[in-house]
Amino acid sequence: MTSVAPQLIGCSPTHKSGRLWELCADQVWGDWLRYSRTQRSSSTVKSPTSPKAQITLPMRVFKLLGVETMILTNAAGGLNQDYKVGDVMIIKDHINMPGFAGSNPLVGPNDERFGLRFPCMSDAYDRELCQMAHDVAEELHFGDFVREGVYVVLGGPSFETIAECRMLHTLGADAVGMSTVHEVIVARHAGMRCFALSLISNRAVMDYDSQERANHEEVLETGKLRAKQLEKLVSTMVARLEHNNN
Ligand SMILES: O=P(O)(O)O[C@@H]1C[C@H](O)[C@@H](CO)O1
Ligand code: HPA
Repeated sequence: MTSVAPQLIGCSPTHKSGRLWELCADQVWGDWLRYSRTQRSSSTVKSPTSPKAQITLPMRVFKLLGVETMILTNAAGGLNQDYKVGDVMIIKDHINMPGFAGSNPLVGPNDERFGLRFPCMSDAYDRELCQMAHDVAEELHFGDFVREGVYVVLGGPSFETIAECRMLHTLGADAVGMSTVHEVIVARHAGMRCFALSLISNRAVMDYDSQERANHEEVLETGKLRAKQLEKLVSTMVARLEHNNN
């Protein structure tokens, strides 16, 4: 069984692991519903079928499949004024903005089989994997566009206002996006190592005189421009992890 998630991401019923994936998903989801029914002694217990519990279900399936290391990627708007479109940011930490308002994928009955009720997040992003990414980036001569910083997640799907971007930057975030953090929280809860990259697909608009407007077309366009290099960076890391595991 492989210990690295990207090889499993996207597996479908036609993929050779697809049936295994389906069985694990059925097991996690079925167990989760049964378990939560036994816990639902009062109406104050939250539904386990919250959108965040649903979108992070694959993390638990990966765990059951034997995955030990998660590698995640996303597109994000650059808040750090030194960042350029096309930069790749190694995520060293995150700010879970929806979490401030009580929206966390672990809300609801805790499934003890996966992890603790109150998991630590001060070590969410594995330092060794961050260092490996820097080393690999240097070797591939990607050093001039690879950065390291803090990712803040918002709910989306609307992009941020200028005032919001200014506030997020003041709070210590280097890049803003709409994903990844929920998956990392569930993966860390289950004890998996996490590593994540943000492609800075656009600059967050911070200035009222700016003519720039965040738009999804630019996000997709930047993704295409960096796709090959990102693939090389991640695949080299995966090969190194597998080599280290043997
Ligand atoms: O990689 P993700 O899904 O975080 O990409 C961001 C968030 C939205 O899906 C999209 C907005 O353009 O890009
Ligand atoms: N804001 C939020 N999410 C994003 C952005 C952004 O500017 N770019 C890509 N995903």
